[in-house]
Amino acid sequence: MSTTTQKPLIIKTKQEMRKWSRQMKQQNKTIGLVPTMGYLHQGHLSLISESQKHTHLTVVSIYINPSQFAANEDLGTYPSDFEGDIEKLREFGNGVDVVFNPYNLYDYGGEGVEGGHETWVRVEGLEKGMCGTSRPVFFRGVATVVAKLFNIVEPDVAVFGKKDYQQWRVIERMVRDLDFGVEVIGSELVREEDGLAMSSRNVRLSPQDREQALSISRSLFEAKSAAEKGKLVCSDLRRSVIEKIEAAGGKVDYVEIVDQKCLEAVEEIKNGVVVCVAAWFGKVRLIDNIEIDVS
Ligand SMILES: Nc1ncnc2c1ncn2[C@@H]1O[C@H](COP(=O)(O)OP(=O)(O)OP(=O)(O)O)[C@@H](O)[C@H]1O
Ligand SMILES: CC(C)(CO)[C@@H](O)C(=O)[O-]
Ligand code: BAL
Repeated sequence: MSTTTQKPLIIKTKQEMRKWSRQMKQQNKTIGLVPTMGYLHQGHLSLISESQKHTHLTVVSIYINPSQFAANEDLGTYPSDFEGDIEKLREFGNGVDVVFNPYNLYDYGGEGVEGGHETWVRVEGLEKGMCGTSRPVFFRGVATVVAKLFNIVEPDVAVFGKKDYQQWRVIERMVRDLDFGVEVIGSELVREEDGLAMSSRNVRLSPQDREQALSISRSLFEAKSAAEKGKLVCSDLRRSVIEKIEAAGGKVDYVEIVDQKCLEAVEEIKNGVVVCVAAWFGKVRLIDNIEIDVS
């Protein structure tokens, strides 16, 4: 455990993390957890603000979880700037109590990196489709590492961004199905002024790709507006989003219009749906979504 009294306290081991949490609980403090992979931006900071509304203390985890990346994905180029992150958290105010930054959550001593790890959490229905199709080990890795973080930090509340909509729903389901004593909160998606969904990976976009990537949010806003004007047939809305992204030079991974809770595809909008997109601009895969509620 760091000896500095300046917030945030930086904790590097599971043992110290659990010890801190248990000490705080003995003092009747409630704990909120914001899991991240670092390279923090305003979207992450909004999750911290949300956590602070619910608990006395807030822990931010910064850990690039290798098990959610397949071999051909971007683990090796995932952006990282730990010192910059700590600086941002200090500037953000006095609100973050701990940054949990473990070296390797799969090192159990003596068996090599990930060598001994053989237990995985699967959320078998919700992990299918959308990001689960394009990223075959993604939700298995996410559910497992989040379960590990819950067991180590023992939070009362955990906050996830709706930018990663399917991930949020997967975690909610895992918590319900496995009776974790954690309240999961989905926090609103934060955008840049020009509409681009904030994402750590945005830093890897070339200026041209970044400009073209605005087609994602623009096409989503247009789909929402069309639905609100009565255009409720999903195949039409979907086609229009795909065409706009492709016309801008993006490569669509998927565009799906699904029920907000069960994430099953919808043919005609009746209840709450969410239009989910993943698309490539250059070497960067971006995700975004928009909720549509028509009554
Ligand atoms: N723009 C955003 N608005 C709200 N929450 C966000 C936003 N971006 C990320 N988050 C949330 O922050 C948490 C940590 O995400 P992560 O560290 O992977 O950042 P990221 O920006 O999503 O990175 P990536 O480039 O991998 O998409 C997740 O719960 C994620 O949904
Ligand atoms: C939830 C998470 C921190 C698990 O590694 C990650 O998937 C992310 O940053 O969204
Ligand atoms: N926010 C999602 C983390 C990932 O893309 O691996």
